Amino acid sequence: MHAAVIVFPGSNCDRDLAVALEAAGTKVTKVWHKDTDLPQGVDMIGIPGGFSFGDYLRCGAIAANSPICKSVAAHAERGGYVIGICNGFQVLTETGLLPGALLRNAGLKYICKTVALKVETSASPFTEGYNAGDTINIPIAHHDGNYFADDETIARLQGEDRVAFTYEDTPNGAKADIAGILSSNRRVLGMMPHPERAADAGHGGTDGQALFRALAGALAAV
Ligand SMILES: NC(=O)CC[C@H](N)C(=O)O
Repeated sequence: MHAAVIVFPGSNCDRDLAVALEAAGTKVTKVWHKDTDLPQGVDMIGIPGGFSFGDYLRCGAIAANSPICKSVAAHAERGGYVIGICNGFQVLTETGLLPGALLRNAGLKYICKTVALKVETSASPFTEGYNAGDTINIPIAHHDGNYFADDETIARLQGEDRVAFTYEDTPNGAKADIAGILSSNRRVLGMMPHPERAADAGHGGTDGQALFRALAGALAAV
């Protein structure tokens, strides 16, 4: 089990993501955005939260055009695992690896608090440690977390069981309360909340731990 965590100028959750993955038993190598190749033997890629390139242009838009993102796309196309958290989710929509866009929060404010999420599906390598219908408490910290896609795309995501998490009380205006979605092969997850900030008792909550453990289990089985 070997994960690459991509680091952009302005990433601020790369270490937290690496620590959460390592605690679940995954080897982690950090990879600078200017690199073009992933380390040998990487099974999964983590795109961390933060403020890549200062959120200029649109959150994640400049990062999505970094040299390493061609390798991220090739890895996903080969059926590799990818998790994008918060700014990482924004990067995944900007690269087109996940559908939709993250717009400015409905209230135009940066929101930093712990929110209740509903686990919509346990049928993915990221969510199989939960039961569908579970409520988990996970922190959010973003100003552009308002998920948007056209009605047809939302219906397709719902019809294909690709909504991973919804907000129980949507803080940002996200369409259909969507907090996280899966790719059609279920191996790419993008989510705005930060499970790596709820992965150790010292964080004040451990509801994110099951995600990293399930992922490590799925990688061990590859
Ligand atoms: N915590 C994050 O990754 C924040 C993402 C992005 N900078 C936003 O504020 O929306």
